[in-house]
Amino acid sequence: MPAASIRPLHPVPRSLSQLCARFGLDAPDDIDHLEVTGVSISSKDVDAGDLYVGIPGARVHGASFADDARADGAVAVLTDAAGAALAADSGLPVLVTEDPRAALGEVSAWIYRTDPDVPKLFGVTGTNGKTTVAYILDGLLGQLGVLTGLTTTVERRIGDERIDASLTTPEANELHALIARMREVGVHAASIEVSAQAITRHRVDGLLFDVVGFTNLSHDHLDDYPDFASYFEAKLELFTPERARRGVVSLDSEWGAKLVENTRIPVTTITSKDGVEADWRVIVGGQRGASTTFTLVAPDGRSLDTSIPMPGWFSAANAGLAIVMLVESGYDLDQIGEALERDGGVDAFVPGRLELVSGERGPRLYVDYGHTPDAFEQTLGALREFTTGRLFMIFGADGDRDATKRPDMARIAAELADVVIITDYNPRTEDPEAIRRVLVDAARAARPEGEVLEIADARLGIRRAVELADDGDTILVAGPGHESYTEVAGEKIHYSARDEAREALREAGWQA
Ligand SMILES: CC(=O)N[C@H]1[C@@H](OP(=O)(O)OP(=O)(O)OC[C@H]2O[C@@H](n3ccc(=O)[nH]c3=O)[C@H](O)[C@@H]2O)O[C@H](CO)[C@@H](O)[C@@H]1O[C@H](C)C(=O)N[C@@H](C)C(=O)N[C@H](CCC(=O)O)C(=O)O
Ligand SMILES: Nc1ncnc2c1ncn2[C@@H]1O[C@H](COP(=O)(O)OP(=O)(O)OP(=O)(O)O)[C@@H](O)[C@H]1O
Repeated sequence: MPAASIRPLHPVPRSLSQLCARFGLDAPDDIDHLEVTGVSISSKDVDAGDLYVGIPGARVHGASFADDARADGAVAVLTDAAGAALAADSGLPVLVTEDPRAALGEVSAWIYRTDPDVPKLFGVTGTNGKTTVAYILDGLLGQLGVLTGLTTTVERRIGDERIDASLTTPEANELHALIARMREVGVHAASIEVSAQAITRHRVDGLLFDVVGFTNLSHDHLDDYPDFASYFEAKLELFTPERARRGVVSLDSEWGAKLVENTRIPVTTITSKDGVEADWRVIVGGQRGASTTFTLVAPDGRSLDTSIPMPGWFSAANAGLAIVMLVESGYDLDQIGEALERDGGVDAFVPGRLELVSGERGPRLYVDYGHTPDAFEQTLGALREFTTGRLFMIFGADGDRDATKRPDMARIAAELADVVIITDYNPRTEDPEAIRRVLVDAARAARPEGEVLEIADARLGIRRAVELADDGDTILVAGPGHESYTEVAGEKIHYSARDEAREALREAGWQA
């Protein structure tokens, strides 16, 4: 079985009674001889020597797995009063705190000793572009000769060691373990994708970011937050002195300016939009199928001409943000410019983000992770720039996630693509047909004369688009990105849009 998380290989033990003293917890009897070397919150990820933290979840109380944790070598349980009752017969010493999730970050930082300032931490937040900016940061740091660590929706990576990600931002215990491992191998800088949920759910507690970056804010996650203002407040929390030293804020969405007004840390601003005032400016140049050129202009007038191997104005905006984050952390702009010139531009590959899977001949086919109205609008706009023929869009909507964005996603697809193919995509526990109904109705209402096809099976949807498309046409498969599974009726089924697309192109006699 693949490892569930990356941990330090040589943790230095901490005394359990010192932990109690440090965090003001009542120490149970007979714990003086006990030492902890790690932290887990899942019965599926316990290592010998762990402090098992029993968290009350939406479905189950983690403390109800204290027996399993003990069997796997946990030395004690930290939980709340309800959890203490559940763990009472486990035979493990039980430490009680009011809110174990809120304590997890600081406790993990202490156990894994992640308080020293190594590696340098870069945090990226925003509705769209977090993963991309994190990969660009990682790529740029590599170009500067820095050993890096990376955690995104796609993967956790330290040098050659990698595991697939499940959550966008790991739970705090996992994140601190990852950073401790980074320190062991000499990682100098880590790029961390930070979701709003992660900030709200204490997953980045116990960390002090050197620089945090904000991409944009648009409609998403309104199943988790009552309104836009609270979604914004969650992101704003990352831009406080307790969590970050300084920030770089993109003013490309109106929420950037609000963030600048409300933050309590020093920030610098950047924009790629005409008519917006900012400290740094990205001037987007040529947008081609596989790359975008741009000029980054610094507040002191210096400038840097380079390119990013991804299409879309927003790829240039994302690259500009990443470069300024590096400058804010102390890297020299001229040194970055020299590395970019030497390498012919930014050297970064972002899996499943406008990833071109087609070859020289035939329609261009991109697989993307976009699943918000704004991402649809930006990606379709970007692809239109160089599409001489028709633009095809294949998409569905996530089940068990913000349903209020679905009509807007479908409307934008219908307005901006020539042919829309609506398929199933990750229905999870929802009825896939009901999701499709909303999308099809909204797409047809937006463009009654438009070509809107409903093909439940995404594999067939992709094949239909490839059959219909020709040289000069562009096909966008939006949603699945890098993912290798889809979830139907709560069950994970293997599905890779990238593999399907390549196969469909080959079957049609095109290159892939
Ligand atoms: C809403 C939310 O964030 N839920 C998270 C929460 O789940 P939960 O409260 O339902 O937990 P639970 O299943 O009741 O379990 C409670 C405790 O028992 C433990 N447990 C549970 C079962 C078991 O067999 N053994 C066991 O030990 C669990 O590890 C947990 O500690 O704690 C779980 C354990 O870490 C997370 O996996 C889960 O994320 C779910 C999967 C999720 O979908 N989260 C989404 C909303 C999310 O966080 N997304 C963001 C951003 C997305 C983006 O990029 O746009 C992200 O950062 O991923
Ligand atoms: N700066 C941007 N502005 C608007 N849309 C963008 C931007 N950058 C990327 N996108 C679009 O959003 C999609 C998702 O990009 P990415 O995965 O980098 O974002 P994310 O914030 O990590 O998303 P998620 O939170 O869902 O993981 C891209 O594939 C692209 O369609």
